[in-house]
Amino acid sequence: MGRRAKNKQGDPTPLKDAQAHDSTGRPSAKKLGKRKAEVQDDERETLSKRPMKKMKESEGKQAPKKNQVKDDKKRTKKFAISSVKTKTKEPEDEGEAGGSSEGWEDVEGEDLTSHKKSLFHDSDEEFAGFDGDLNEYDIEGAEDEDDDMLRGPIQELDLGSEDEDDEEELPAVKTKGQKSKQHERPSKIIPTGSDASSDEEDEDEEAPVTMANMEARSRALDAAAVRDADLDAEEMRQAELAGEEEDDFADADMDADEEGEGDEGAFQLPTAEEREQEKKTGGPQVQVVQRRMRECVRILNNFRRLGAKGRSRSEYVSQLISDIASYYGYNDFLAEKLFQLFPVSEAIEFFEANEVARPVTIRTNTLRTRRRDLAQALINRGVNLEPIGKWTNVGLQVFESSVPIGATPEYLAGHYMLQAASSFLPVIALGPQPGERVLDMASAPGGKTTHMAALMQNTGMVFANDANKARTKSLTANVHRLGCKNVVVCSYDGREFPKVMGGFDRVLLDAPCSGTGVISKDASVKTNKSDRDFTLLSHLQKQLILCAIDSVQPESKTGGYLVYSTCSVTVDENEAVVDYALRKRPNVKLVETGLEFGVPGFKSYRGRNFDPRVSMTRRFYPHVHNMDGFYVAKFKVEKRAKKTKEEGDAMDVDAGVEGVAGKFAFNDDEDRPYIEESKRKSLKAKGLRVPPRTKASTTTSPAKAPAAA
Ligand SMILES: C[S@@+](CC[C@H](N)C(=O)[O-])C[C@H]1O[C@@H](n2cnc3c(N)ncnc32)[C@H](O)[C@@H]1O
Repeated sequence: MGRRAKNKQGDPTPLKDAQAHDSTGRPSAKKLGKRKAEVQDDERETLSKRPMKKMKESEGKQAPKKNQVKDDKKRTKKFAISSVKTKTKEPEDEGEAGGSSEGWEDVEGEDLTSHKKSLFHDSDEEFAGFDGDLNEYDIEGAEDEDDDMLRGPIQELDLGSEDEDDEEELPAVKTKGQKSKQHERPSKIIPTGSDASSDEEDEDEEAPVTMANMEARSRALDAAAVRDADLDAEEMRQAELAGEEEDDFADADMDADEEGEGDEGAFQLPTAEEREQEKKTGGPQVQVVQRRMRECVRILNNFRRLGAKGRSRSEYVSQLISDIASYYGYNDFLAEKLFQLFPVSEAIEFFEANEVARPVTIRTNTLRTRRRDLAQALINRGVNLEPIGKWTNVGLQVFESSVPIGATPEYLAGHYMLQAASSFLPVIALGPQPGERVLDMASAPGGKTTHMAALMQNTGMVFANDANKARTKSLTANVHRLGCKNVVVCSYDGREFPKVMGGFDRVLLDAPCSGTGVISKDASVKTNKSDRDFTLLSHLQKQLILCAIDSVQPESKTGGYLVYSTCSVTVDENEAVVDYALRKRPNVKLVETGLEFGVPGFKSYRGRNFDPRVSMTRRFYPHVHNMDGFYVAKFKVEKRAKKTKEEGDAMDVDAGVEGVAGKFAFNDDEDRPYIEESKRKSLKAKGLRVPPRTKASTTTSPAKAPAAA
């Protein structure tokens, strides 16, 4: 049985598009105004065609789910809304957690092995023993408590069972299936080539991708992406000229259209009593919910004009959130939390995007092969793939495969890692250099560790830490499979750094998080997250980020950077954590991530104002970038100013840090004899001639040298 990717990743929004967002990080009203009608069309089309997603439990029916890939390329690029595909899980993203098969559909309909587990269960479970009365929204109060927590002992963590972990990290093993069909390839993802619209280009698109034509097609797609961008800019300009008035007329037209629709009659928002009654009877038919969502979106987009007399905006919002929760299967709390991140229409796009699997992507392991050689080898095996886009020179998107992509000889030989495109981003932002000492503070199963090892060309040292010992097994396995020789695996609570070891040139903190960016991979997030989870997660993230900052060597000649990332879209886990770090550590500043796309972080959110530099951080969304929801912030750590004794003492307790980095910092001279001795041992073990000891190694033999960290 063959497997075919269900969708293609859309072009990442270039920064200039992202800047169409206003100062709060939201898309500007103008842009949305333009998009609104399209989105509503899409919504209307989707919602009306869409089979039931969530049936009333009381009826016990199974909703039929069908993938609708839209042909309209323009629309696909601009947040196509398609309905759910029945999901069969298997590992997909080793970078995050072993992954799932949700980028795939069965070509011949054979059932597949499922490996279903939340990427973040381990990190979520760990909070079971974590008690406190924190109120994230009372930031000042929370801060004090954060400090208390930082002074406290390292918490005992329950990070999940080994069995579960093993299952999670297993590469996908599939049954063999039908040959890949180039012409069945779904529409394009990141700019690589085939969005061109001329007949000639369309014809070319039909042709199989070969090594010979890959580059040419890639160029053609880049050109098409530029054309699309121009088109978008022109559309936006036109929209601006047309202004709000036109929108109002469009809405009025739609009103007329819709009010004439069928025999349903004019829409009336249920009263509080009617909603109560509905709840008692198990909720309305899915068609009723669909229509109500459509109507609420339409009215909220032009409330002044369309809102019913005597009914408030918040009544419509409350009805819409409740319907979103029931329609997409979220708990009310999370539906509201996610809804609040976006303007109304965009929120629907976000929820829709969470119903569609993200593209399947792999990262070439440049320690073992080159991307073109890997592509050729996989093409020869019947894998249909293309480079992801020009922002990465190691990524490939797999559209279709007649072989299990997690069990090819190339996979087993470590030529690639199954890894979500979003997972490349923090490593690109961190930019580890050959010869550096790098800490990956929460690293299992090692997608980012192995990426860093490759960028460092197997030189220097990557300390790959993860608090969950069971997860370090898969980390170690990946490190070996990919031939990373500069990686040391360890298992500490990240909050023990830099006591364990400090003085790193660069640190990556890919923090444990709620996983609200990867709901399409792990639908359990929809129902298993509560307010308390977010409070506790945010708290842990704040503790970890301070320890990560303090583990960086500010005087590093080549680095001195920290990247903080999560695969979550909530503000509590992202901007709030970064803002906290900026306030607690005056010696750090935010710097540009260097990523070409992504939406700026929120400078303010629901009455909370963050450091304005937080807009230098980047958000990535499934409905905008066709990637997992992700967040990346990059800091430069500078030397701390001299402190008074009291300040110094406070800092020492704060994170158990000050002075520790210096005390345990690396010292090249000190390390040299150890390195030489280890090289001698390795040569001896291989039966090769061992060179005589140098002066440096004899004068300070490892046995005599003071222990480094
Ligand atoms: C998002 S995942 C990391 C994914 C990894 N960076 C990769 O690319 O493969 C978060 C990890 O944090 C680990 N973790 C949770 N709490 C931790 C803590 N206090 N210290 C260190 N690691 C922790 C979890 O076990 C989990 O493996």
